[in-house]
Amino acid sequence: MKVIAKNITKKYDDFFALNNISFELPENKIIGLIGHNGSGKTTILEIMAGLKKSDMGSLSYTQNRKFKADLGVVLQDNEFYSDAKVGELLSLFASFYPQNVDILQLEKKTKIDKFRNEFYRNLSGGMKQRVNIAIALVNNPSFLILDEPTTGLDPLARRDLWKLINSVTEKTTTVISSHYMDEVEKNCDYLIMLKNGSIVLKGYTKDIVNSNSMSLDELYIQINESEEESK
Ligand SMILES: Nc1ncnc2c1ncn2[C@@H]1O[C@H](COP(=O)(O)OP(=O)(O)OP(=O)(O)O)[C@@H](O)[C@H]1O
Repeated sequence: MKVIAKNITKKYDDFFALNNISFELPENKIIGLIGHNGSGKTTILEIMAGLKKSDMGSLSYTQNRKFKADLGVVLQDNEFYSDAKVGELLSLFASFYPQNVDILQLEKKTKIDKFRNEFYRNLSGGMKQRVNIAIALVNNPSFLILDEPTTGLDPLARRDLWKLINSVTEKTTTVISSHYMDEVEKNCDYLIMLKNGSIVLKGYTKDIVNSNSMSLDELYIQINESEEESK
C-alpha cells in the first residue's frame, strides 16, 4: 500500500503537535519515523491508523481491501492482553476479520509457536513484542504501523525483532518509530525525521547517509543539537 499524507496539522489546544506535514510512504518498504521525545511521532502514527483525527490535511491510501481490513498496528502499550494466553489472543484477533492467515503458520513464522499456551503477562519484553507483531499480522495487512517496537529490549532481543520485522514485511508498507538511529540506518529503506511537529528530513536512508557523509546517529545529533547551541 502507498500512503500519501498532505498538509497534516494536529493541535492540542494552542499547541501544534503536528504542523502542516506532508509525505509519501513508498510501497512495500520499511519507513523509519524518528525524532526527539514529543516531536509528534505517535500522533502521526495514530492519525494514520485512524485512531485520531487531524485538524487539517488529508491522508490517501492505495488499497485493495477496506482500509481497516488492510491495516496492522502495534501501539506502545499492549498490557491489556495480560490475562489471555498467546494462542487465544491470536484466535480472538483473527476472528475479527473475514480473511485471515493460517494461525499455526503465523505462530511458526513469528517463532512464538512454543509459547502458544503461555499467558501473555508471563512473557519477556521481546517475546511480547513478537506476539504483538503476530497479532498485527493476523489479517495479512498491506500497511503495518509499529510504535517503538524495540524500546526497552536488550540488544539481542532487538536484533531478533528486526530480523522478524524484515522477514514478514516484504509485501507490506511498514512504518516504525524508533529512537535507535543505528537500527533505523541498518533496517529502514526510507526515513522521516520530525522536529517540534515539522518534518526536517525525509528520503531514502542510503541517500541521506551518503550525501551527508556521516552516520544517522551523528546527523540526528547535529540536527537536534543546533537549536540548543544557538540559545
Ligand atoms: N492528548 C494530548 N493532549 C495534549 N497534548 C498531547 C496529547 N497527546 C500528545 N500531546 C503532546 O503532543 C506532542 C507530541 O506527542 P507524541 O506522543 O506524538 O510525541 P512522540 O514523538 O511520539 O514522543 P515520544 O518519543 O516521547 O514517544 C507532545 O508534546 C505531547 O505532550
